[in-house]
This record gives sequence, structure tokens and C-alpha cells, in this order.
Amino acid sequence: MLYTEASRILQNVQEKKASVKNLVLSSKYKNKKQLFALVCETLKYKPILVKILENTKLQKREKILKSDGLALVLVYDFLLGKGLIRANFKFKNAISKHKSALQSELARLKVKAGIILPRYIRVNTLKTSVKDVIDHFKKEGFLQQHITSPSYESYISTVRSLAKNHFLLDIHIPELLAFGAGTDLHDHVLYKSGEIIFQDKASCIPGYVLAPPPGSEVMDCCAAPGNKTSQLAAMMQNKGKLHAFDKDPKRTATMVTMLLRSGVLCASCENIDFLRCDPESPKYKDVEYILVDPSCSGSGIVNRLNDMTDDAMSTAASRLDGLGRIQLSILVHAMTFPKVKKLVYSTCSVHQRENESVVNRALQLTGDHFKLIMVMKELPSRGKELSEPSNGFFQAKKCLRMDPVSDLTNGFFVAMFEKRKHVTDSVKDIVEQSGAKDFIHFVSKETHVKEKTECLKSPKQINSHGHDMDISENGQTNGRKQKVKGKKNKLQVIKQRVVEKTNLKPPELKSRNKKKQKRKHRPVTG
Ligand SMILES: C[S@@+](CC[C@H](N)C(=O)[O-])C[C@H]1O[C@@H](n2cnc3c(N)ncnc32)[C@H](O)[C@@H]1O
Repeated sequence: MLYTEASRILQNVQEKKASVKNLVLSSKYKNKKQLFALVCETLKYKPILVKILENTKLQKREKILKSDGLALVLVYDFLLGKGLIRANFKFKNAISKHKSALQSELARLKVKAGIILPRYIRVNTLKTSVKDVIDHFKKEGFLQQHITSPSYESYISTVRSLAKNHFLLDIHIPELLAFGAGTDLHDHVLYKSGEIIFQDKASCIPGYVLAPPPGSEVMDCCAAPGNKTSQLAAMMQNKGKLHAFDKDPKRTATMVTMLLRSGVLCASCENIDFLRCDPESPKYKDVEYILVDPSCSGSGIVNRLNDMTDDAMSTAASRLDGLGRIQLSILVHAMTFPKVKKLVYSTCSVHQRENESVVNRALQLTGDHFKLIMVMKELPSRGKELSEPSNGFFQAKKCLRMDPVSDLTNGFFVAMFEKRKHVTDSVKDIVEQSGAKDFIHFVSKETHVKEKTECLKSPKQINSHGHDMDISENGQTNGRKQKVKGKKNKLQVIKQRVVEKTNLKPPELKSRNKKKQKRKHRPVTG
């Protein structure tokens, strides 16, 4: 029923009869969340699924798959979704007979798009040593490869040619091993015991360059599921204090489990919104190192097959601007912690709006209190200059970009800041004067309301309590709709106040400085 219903909806969407949302809501299928997700994901991957169907001639071979919609949803779920666990025998059989043809066609298309990455593992030095792990793999028959010359080209070509049972000790990150693409170590004893951690090379760089020494006090603002947190703890040799925050309760719980398995003892995990965390609190008065790795569009992540899909949603300018606003508030908020001296900002996005633009604005909003530090100058992919940097001194080249084609990692961005030594004013005052504090306050509220609204709009919430709900025409429950309306009104009031006080609409803060200098600051509350 799920697959036939999803197929019917796909067909209707194709014929432009109605929107996915309306078709799902009017469907008789009970689990709207499941149906909505299946249709949306199939649509997202449609271009690659169509190619797979054409090249394997599946529809000609299996009469049951004559309908395009049904073939698409089944192949999607088999290759990229939940693996047809909800399908009946007829459907499962029709697809699994062609398992190897389908899988190799998917792999072939990935290779063609040049997006096959090696399998990177980070050795967890809290539990073992690089030497012991290498010896372990060698004993199991894996072959260690070595680069033939110290050049980056030689390194990349060695990584590119790694076979499944080959591995290389990375030349940049000392605890990192690269294995040939397709090496599956999920059942490996070292993974299960937390001695090795799956972590893309690019994602190891923020922690590596932040390099908190043992005994230091560190903050990981957006920490779950905790890969970078455990790396930071390893660099600190479990000595010192590591505050790990995440606002998502489920992800925080996953992080706690993951950190326990990794032998992390110096971290305290809190399920909180970092924007509501008070920099003046005595709890954080000694924090000197901060990692800011906020939510982003994920457009750099290769496994999502972004290059091969029509993922217009993820790149819509308005969505990127929204993300950029949140990322900027988190970064600037982190900069206001009184003792911070080194700060790293990272995303797995390829968009300037989430990367260089955020860095540029953060520098602007915090006066000359922070300077950009060159991130790993030995790596060739650098930040991209903005066409219109809003201040003169922004040097994008100091930031690092990692690129799937030239660096064999996910697309990634890293910027590093250092607090200037000569500054005497507190960054908090500067941020208040520049209007950024009002802005952060606004974004925090806006995100909160948006999240509530999104929850209501999504079919997930319609069914989430497991009982029939009073679904109105547009799919929202009447009582909950009222509540959101109330929250939205409240947000409008806050926005109005920010606009009145700052004479601009968040996030356009450029002219704020001049105007603010003429007036005395009155912080916005509420
Ligand atoms: C890119 S992920 C972090 C990945 C993590 N650093 C790692 O390496 O495993 C971003 C995380 O930020 C969290 N997040 C987003 N906004 C936040 C906020 N205002 N306060 C705390 N956590 C936040 C999200 O819940 C998400 O888990």
C-alpha cells in the first residue's frame, strides 16, 4: 500500500494535479510522515533513479514495474532508502532479483560523477595508539601504502588509487588513516570498541587546528553526535574541561553514548540552545578555545549525491540566507565569551552564504577584536573571495575549503580566529553597540518559532501523537494553529522592536554602527 500510494502521488505530481503535501494529506494511507518522506526523497533522487532504470532496463525485464512511479519508489527505497523492509513479497522479489545490476549501476554513476571517496578512520588515541591500530590492520592482511614523493599531487594520487584492502597514514592529520573506497569496517572489532572512529578527513580539520592543549577549557557549541568532541578530548588527553552543547535532545543522547564508548572523561554534555547560554556565567569564565560547527545545508556531503540530484530546495537563496543568519549569530555569540582566545568555525557546506559571508560579517560585527589565522596553508583549496566584501581587510585565502574532486573529502569550510592581544574593550560591549546582540536575540527567537511552525506543518506532527487529530483543510490542527499564530505574533513584536531600535531589518546590520554611536544602547528584552 505504501509503495502503490507513493507511486500514485508521484504520478499526480508529475501531471501537476496537486502538490505533494496536499496529495499526502488527502491520501487514505495512515502514516503520512512515512508516505511524505518516501515521495519527497524519490523526487529528490529522480534524475539518478531514471538513469538507473534506463541502464538496467528493469522495467522491460519486470512487468510488475511497468508504472514509472512504482519503479522509481521501489528502486529508491532499495538503493538509497530503508531497503524495502515495508514491501510485500512480490515487490521485494521483483527488485532483489536484480540486486547486483542495480547496485553496480549506482556505483558506476557515482564513479562517473567523480564522487567516490576513500573511507577515512580516525584513531581514537584515548583508547589506543596509531601504531597499534596499523599493526592490527596489517595482521589482518591490509596493506599499508606510502607516498612516493611529499607533493600534494603524489599524496592525492596514492589516496585515489587505494584498493579495498589498502590503507595510507594521512600526511596532514597524524591520527588519520585512509582506506580504499568501499572498505566496510562497520563490523570491525576496533570500531565496536571505540578505538577507531569513522570521520571524514575534512571533518577532522577543525579540531586539529583548534588544538586545545591538555588542561585547557574548551567549548563545542554544536557538538552532537560528538565526532569532533571526542577528537578534542583526545587532543586534551582527557585533561581539562570540555563543554559540549547541543539543542537537539535525541542527538545529545546519541552524543553521550558515543563519548562513553570513546572513553571521553573530560566532557560535560548539555542539551541546550547555545544562543541561550550566558557568556557571563561563572561556569564559562575560563573557556579559551571554542569550536563552532553549526547546522548547515550539508551541500558538501558527497554521499547525499547532491551533484546528481535536482536538489533545488537545499540551495534556495532564502534557505541559505536563513541558515547564514543562524550561523552568524552562533559564531558572534561564541566570540563574546570573555576569555576566548582561539575559535574555529566550520561547515560542510559549499555555499559562500554559509561560509565566507558569515566569517566576513562576524569580523565586522566584532570590531578588530579578532583576526583570521591561516588554516593549514599546505592544503591547496582556499576560501573564495567575496565579490563585495563589506570591509576592506577580509582575506578569504586564510580560510580552508576542502573539495571532493581535488582533496577526496566531503566539501567543507574551515575558518580560524584568534583574539587580538592589544584589545581592552570587551567583545560583549562591541557586540551590543553594533546591534549584533539584538540580532542574536531576534534570531534565537525566530529559530524557536520557526521550529515550532515547521513541526506543525510537517506530516510528522500530524500523526506524532498516534491518535486521530482534528486536521483542518491545510493540515494543521486548529488548537495548535492558534498557538503558533500566538508565537508568530510575539515574534513580530520582537522584530518590530529590533527594527525600531536598530532602524534596520535583521540581518542587515551594516549601517548599524554609525547610527548606534549617536545613541545610547538599550538592550532588547523579552
Ligand atoms: C553539523 S552538526 C554538528 C556535528 C558535530 N560537531 C560532530 O562533528 O559530530 C550541527 C549540530 O548543531 C546543533 N545545533 C544547531 N543549532 C544549535 C544551537 N543554537 N545550540 C546548540 N546546538 C545547535 C544541531 O542540533 C546539530 O546537532
